[in-house]
Amino acid sequence: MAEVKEVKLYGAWGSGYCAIVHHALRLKGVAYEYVEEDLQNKSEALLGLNPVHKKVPVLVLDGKPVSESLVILEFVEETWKEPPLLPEDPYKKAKVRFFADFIYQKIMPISYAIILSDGEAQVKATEEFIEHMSTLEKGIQNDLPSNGPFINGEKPGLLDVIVGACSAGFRVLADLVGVEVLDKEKVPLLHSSVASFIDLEVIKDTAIPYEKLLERVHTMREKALASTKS
Ligand SMILES: N[C@@H](CCC(=O)N[C@@H](CS)C(=O)NCC(=O)O)C(=O)O
Repeated sequence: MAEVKEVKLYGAWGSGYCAIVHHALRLKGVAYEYVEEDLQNKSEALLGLNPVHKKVPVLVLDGKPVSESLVILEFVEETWKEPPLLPEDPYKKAKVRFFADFIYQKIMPISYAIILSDGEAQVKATEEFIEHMSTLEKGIQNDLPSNGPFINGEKPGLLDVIVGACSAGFRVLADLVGVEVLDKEKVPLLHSSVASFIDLEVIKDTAIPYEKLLERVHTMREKALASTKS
């Protein structure tokens, strides 16, 4: 691909998927313009750039869009090589992709279930979430051994970018259910990855603000619960 001149990211501040892309671009030192979308009133530009899913994030390279955060991450990794976010070894690379997919398929959807439910259903969803976090920790420890502080080793890699972007989300979930979902004792490597990631100066102003997210989640939750009761 020819050298990219203009990079634009269409996103929304509370979206973990968008934070993932922000953080990857920041780590690679890519200069880009950010466009905040109102997801209740999507712009014509966004609908034109992502006509299939009509979702953020969308990364636009000299007018050409790439959608879906994991696809965008792979694109960013191949376009801007340094610092690498994926290991060189093909087997390890496959494992990183496997665990990234596990987070997307198993962990992320349950966080919405926790937020939007109550009582017994919420307890069950929380237990499932914690079990998946533990499975993830064990799998990573086994297949991608690291001395930390990141899953990727001394420097953050793709899995650190993904769990790091969920930092505020983990705190909000813990607040909602009164259970630490990122327990230092139970998931030490995930805990260390997130704690080290949010300490990186380069991602500080693109991290999701916890207080604002907490407020947003309470509003979403109240609406969802009111509609199931009415
Ligand atoms: N699989 C997509 C998910 C993106 C996604 O769900 N984006 C949400 C914001 S967190 C969105 O744009 N929602 C608007 C809508 O569903 O209409 C990805 O990984 O990029």
